[in-house]
Amino acid sequence: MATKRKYLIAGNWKMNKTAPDGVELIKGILAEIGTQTEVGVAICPPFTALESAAKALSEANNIQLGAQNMHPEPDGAYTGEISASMLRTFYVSYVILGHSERRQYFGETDAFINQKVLASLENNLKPILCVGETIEQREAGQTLAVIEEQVKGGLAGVDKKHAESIVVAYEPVWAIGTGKTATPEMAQEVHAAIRKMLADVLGAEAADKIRLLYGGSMKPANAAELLAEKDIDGGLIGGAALEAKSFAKLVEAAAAQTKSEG
Ligand SMILES: O=C(CO)COP(=O)(O)O
Repeated sequence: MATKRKYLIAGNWKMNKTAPDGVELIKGILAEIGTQTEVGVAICPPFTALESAAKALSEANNIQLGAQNMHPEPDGAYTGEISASMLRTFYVSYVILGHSERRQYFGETDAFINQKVLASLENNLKPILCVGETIEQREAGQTLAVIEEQVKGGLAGVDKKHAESIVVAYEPVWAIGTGKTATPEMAQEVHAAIRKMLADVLGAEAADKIRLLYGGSMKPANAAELLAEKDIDGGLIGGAALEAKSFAKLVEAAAAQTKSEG
């Protein structure tokens, strides 16, 4: 029988929000979502806002904290970098790895991202591994080949016992911050293919437990139809996560979908 996967709505704040602005946003989100726990919710502020975010969330048990990156080594001479154990001291649960902006602007490779994924799991952090094709790759018919390389490269050497801690986010590069969203059918097609790739590497049972998020201009107006797709288990949200009301509406959409699935 297929596993019931809990929806996850994760906000990637990117390079936005100072620490005090982040606290304001968290207060707003908490006021909007109340005590709901049927949907998993995570926010990923910049490193500089993690400590104050952790404090602002200390009384709330329904929003988890995520980071946007980390270095695979435990410590050492890596100027400007942050390790998994440093994140753990701020009660961080998730870490976004291999975001397309890091691949594109900071030259991150699948091999380097793979080291981070392995280090995150060793340190009890849940990796949100991001994959996705550019518009040129899509138009050249390379979408699934590109994603297969990213998924299999990113997860090389990962033990299937970690399945429940692993999240994969499909973020078509052409849909990020552009207002262009993949249609639900396009997204589902890729998500189903990712699930199959995961089954190849980790086995069907593990693949069934892994949450697959869609990211790329997800907003209240298009969330319900995306979340209704069988293999879309939540969203990784950029722009719409920077405002409490719109982020809370995405959580509501996931809650409504959970209810409709009984
Ligand atoms: O990159 C994203 C989340 O990681 C998506 O960003 P937008 O929601 O702003 O398109």
